[in-house]
Amino acid sequence: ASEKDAALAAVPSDAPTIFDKIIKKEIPATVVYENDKAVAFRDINPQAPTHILIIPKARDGLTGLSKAEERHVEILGHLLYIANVVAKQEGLDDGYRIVINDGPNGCQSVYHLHIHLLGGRQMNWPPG
Ligand SMILES: CCNS(=O)(=O)OC[C@H]1O[C@@H](n2cnc3c(N)ncnc32)[C@H](O)[C@@H]1O
Repeated sequence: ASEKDAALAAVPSDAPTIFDKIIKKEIPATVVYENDKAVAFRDINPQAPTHILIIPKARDGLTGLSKAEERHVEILGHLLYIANVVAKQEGLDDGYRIVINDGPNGCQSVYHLHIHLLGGRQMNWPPG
């Protein structure tokens, strides 16, 4: 099934996700950046030559952007800054796309907030 099918089948929940296993290094991932608060790794199903996910290590209720509360302001800003750092690290000098998918209409399939960094090709607009 396509990732979109997985997304439409996904039920928003607070259950652990596969990203917890990546954070705990229980399953392999190609990590391109990591610090005490965040980790960035290559998407398993890349939609562009560069497709990286930036996620918080501590989920703290942040299953998706729609669940953000005041206490999340700092980590949200930090993740966005890391996306900029990783984009430079990846040499995306001609630009890139930042995406956060939230909930069923946003095709979210993993309920652990994550920022998509897509680059290396001309992106289109409007997004689908
Ligand atoms: C439809 C978008 N749905 S999403 O916006 O929720 O994005 C989830 C992303 O996680 C990626 N993904 C799922 N499992 C792994 C994994 N084990 N390692 C790396 N990336 C993964 C999917 O390819 C997908 O792009």
